[in-house]
Amino acid sequence: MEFRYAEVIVDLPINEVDKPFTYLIPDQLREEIEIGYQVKVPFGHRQLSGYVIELKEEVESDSTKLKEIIKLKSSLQLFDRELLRLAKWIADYYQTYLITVLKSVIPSGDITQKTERIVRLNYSVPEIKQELAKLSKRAYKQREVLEYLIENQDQDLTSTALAEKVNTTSGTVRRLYEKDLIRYEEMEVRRDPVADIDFEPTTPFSLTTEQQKALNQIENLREAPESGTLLLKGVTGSGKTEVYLQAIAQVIDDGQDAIVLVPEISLTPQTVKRFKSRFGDQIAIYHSHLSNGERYDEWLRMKRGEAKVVVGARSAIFAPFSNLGLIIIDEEHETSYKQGDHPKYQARKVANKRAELTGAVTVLGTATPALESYYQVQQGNYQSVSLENRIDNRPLPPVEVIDMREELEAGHRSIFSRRLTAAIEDRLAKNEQIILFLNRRGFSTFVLCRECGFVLECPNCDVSLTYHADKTLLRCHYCDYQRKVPDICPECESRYIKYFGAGTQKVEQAIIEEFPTARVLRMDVDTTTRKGAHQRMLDRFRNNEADILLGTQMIAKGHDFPNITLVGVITADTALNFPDFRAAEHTFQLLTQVAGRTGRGDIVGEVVVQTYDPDHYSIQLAKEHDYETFYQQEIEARKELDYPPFTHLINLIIKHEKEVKVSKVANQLGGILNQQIRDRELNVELLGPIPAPLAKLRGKYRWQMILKGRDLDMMRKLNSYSLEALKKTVNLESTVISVDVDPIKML
Ligand SMILES: Nc1ncnc2c1ncn2[C@@H]1O[C@H](COP(=O)(O)OP(=O)(O)OP(=O)(O)O)[C@@H](O)[C@H]1O
Ligand SMILES: [Zn+2]
Ligand SMILES: [Zn+2]
Repeated sequence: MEFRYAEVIVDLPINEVDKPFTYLIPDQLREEIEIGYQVKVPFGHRQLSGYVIELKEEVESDSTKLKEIIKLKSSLQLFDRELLRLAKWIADYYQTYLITVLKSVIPSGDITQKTERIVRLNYSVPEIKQELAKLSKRAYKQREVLEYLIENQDQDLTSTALAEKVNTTSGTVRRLYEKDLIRYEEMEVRRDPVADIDFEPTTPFSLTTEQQKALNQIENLREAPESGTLLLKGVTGSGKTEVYLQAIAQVIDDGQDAIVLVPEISLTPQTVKRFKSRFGDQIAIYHSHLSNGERYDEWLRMKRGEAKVVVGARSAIFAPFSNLGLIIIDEEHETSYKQGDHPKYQARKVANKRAELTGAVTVLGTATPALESYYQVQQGNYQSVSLENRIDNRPLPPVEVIDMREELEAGHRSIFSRRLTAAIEDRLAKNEQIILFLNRRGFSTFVLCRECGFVLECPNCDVSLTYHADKTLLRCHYCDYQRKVPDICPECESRYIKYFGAGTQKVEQAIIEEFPTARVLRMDVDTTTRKGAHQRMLDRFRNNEADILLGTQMIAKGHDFPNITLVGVITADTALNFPDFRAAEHTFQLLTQVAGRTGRGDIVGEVVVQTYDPDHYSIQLAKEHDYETFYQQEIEARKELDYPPFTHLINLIIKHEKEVKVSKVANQLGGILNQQIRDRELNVELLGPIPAPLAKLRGKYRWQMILKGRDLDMMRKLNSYSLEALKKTVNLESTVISVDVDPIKML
């Protein structure tokens, strides 16, 4: 059997080329070429890079017109048939280009292996020893180098490294080369993302009854012939990670591979350590903060079967394993599992699909299941198991809710309520640690004129600029536009222009003023942009170099500090005021996660939540640690309003520099969709078109519309059909229409 033709997806994400093109395989490549190889092909007048997705013996069309593949860009299979099937499913489900998906599946950046020149002895040891005797007395450094090489033949050293070992220069090594006593050898080197961390091997804990039950259930699912999903619902600190570790051990024993997804911000050295300490080099690490080289080398270790388990962020779901047994998604409720850029896939959903294709088992771990996931349990589609108790039966911390309106009424204007102030002072006196949590980075720090109400906004985006006290600058968090804080109001020239709201910097300032002895660490995007800064801060806090850790989302999860006995939530409301039907769910999850940071040591912890909306059920039920009731209330509300999980949404965003163009295209598309829905009596609702809540972003105006319905398949067809029809009625020019299936953010 000989394959003479290859179907290639070219690297050009536009509608017209979103299908495979057939090319002739030149004779000299026929032996080698496979699915998943990257090739260079002629395309019109250009040459493009592309990926082989099928090989054929024959073609139906006139093969004399076909062009030849120019060359292979890599002699390496970047994806196999199974990953290709998964990629096709994603392109289909999320209505995006296959090429865009494939580029997420394969390692990004250059596919180059790093090599180094290693020094080797050029003759056998006895021969070298004879040569040693002939060396002049003055060449004692050369002698030392040779002796070192004889003793340490198992070390792979570059000439610089070797010279360092015997305290000489590489000139000495070069002279040995000139004398033909050594030679150089090119050797692959591995760029190890965690080379600088020491791992003490750990042994498995003997499991608690609850943990054992969870592990057994994973095993039962693995033994079943079909793939399946288990929701592992465990309160914070209940030992979920230990269950993952022991399940993985069994997977490795069975000669299979495992994928562990954790939210990007939980990918700290502590997390990595827990896995590496148990399984050593069998663990690969994979996330976007690695260098291209590190990522590629880790990918290669998986591909070659040297690593059996990957611990990584969202994109690790595409790990190039060929014998997948288990997928674990920790903190499965985290919204960061949904990718913000195209392809806008939800890793949880992709995991289920990949498990289905391979027969693997998916474990979703969390203290606060995503409503969608718990709904699947209720529907009987997922199994579930609970860890109700913390390890050593440590109690969950009591949560006190403070009504900030009462504070104001009592004439108390500090950021910290009287209750929280007293609690902070108490911990400082006892030398115990405190976490203060703020909902969103600088979310409400904007500059407002008290005279005329003018708010300084970004000229490119429809958002207010954020104040950064340490730089006296105002910045846009979307496009990074910057300007100085004005002295007078640009609108009415009043001098009463001031910044408002409580960003992390302002809270830090207040801490310094009200608790002058406290040592504070402020952790937000501004203080952690430099590589490793995030980790250094956590280390300092762990080493008791600070009393208070102040921060945003990034301190909410995954950190295990035994000495924290107080968690203060400065304002719980910011998430509730967000225009999103998941606002209550996110608030509940966030409060539960933050509360889970305390009381993990021997001392009981306490949580103080400040809010202007104390009776809200998400706050009240988080206080009671009552997920079940929260779920019941929230699912009722979703049902009432016909929101997911009862329906699917497709969010369509139309973007262009000119506002008239955007509104015109949006209204046209809306018209076509409505016409279709009416004519074909489709059971789907169209919301909009309207200007998006974020009406301008990076210089582009934005309109949006949302399709809402139960039958996603029908909705996708309706959408594709309407987009095609739109192109026939109006010249889109450079209008961008972005499709988001099952959206998380709807701004
Ligand atoms: N069976 C066990 N016996 C003793 N200690 C255990 C056991 N299982 C876990 N631990 C320890 O208990 C602590 C909490 O466990 P772990 O971090 O796994 O909980 P978790 O549920 O993953 O927590 P979270 O989701 O809040 O981060 C850890 O320090 C862990 O080493
Ligand atoms: Zn901007
Ligand atoms: Zn003004």
